[in-house]
Amino acid sequence: MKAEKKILPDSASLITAAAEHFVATARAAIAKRGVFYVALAGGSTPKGLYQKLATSPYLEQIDWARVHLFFGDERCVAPTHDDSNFKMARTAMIDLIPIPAANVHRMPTESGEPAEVAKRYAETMQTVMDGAAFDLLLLGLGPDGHIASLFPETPALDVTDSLTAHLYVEKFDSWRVTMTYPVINAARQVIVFIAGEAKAAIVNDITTEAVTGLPVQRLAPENDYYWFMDKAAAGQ
Ligand SMILES: O=C1O[C@H](COP(=O)(O)O)[C@@H](O)[C@H](O)[C@H]1O
Repeated sequence: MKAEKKILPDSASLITAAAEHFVATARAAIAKRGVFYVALAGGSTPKGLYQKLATSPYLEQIDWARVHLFFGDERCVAPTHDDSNFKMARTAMIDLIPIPAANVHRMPTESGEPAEVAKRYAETMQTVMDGAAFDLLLLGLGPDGHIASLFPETPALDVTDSLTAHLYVEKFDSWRVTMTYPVINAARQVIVFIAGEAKAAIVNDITTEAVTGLPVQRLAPENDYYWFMDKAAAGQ
């Protein structure tokens, strides 16, 4: 399925559009099913969106007690480490919104080896969601075409029998845990959130198909699929 592209003039309007979209998606899910399951992206790009969601008028429009926050991927560091995706989201948003602590499901990176972290997180997803699909799964896009921590030429790309996978990323000399394609593709809505000039080259390579087979190109969402971009990332 091809993504519907939403291209906003600049970073501020991208963040506003994405925040409005997030709120509308959360409200619709809660109205229909009484709960909003969302998986957050890490890295630096979504930070402005998370900060926005923690402010008026977005903050008050969501019944946060009915929201369950998960993470699409995590770096295998302590939750207080500057590289932690959880720490980024916590400082930008989680500490500032009235969400019950029990509804914040971070990857338990302190609980052991990466394989154990991945296994435990899959168990948490199963226990909390009981097979339901994510209402919204947010992804970033790396300059090498990775999404979540599905990096090019890693075995995690081929994992289809588990909700999560662990992998070693050579270029960062670090271990990661990631949700797998079956989870991502089954989400009711997938958004790839892309901002800034630094992403223009990879976006161009993907849209012109100058390269093929990158992790982002292997996505096959079964439901709604959007790319939210600013003009700088879109190369306009
Ligand atoms: O390593 C990661 O990279 C991607 C993209 O990050 P960005 O800083 O370029 O926005 C991110 O989506 C992922 O969660 C993160 O762990």
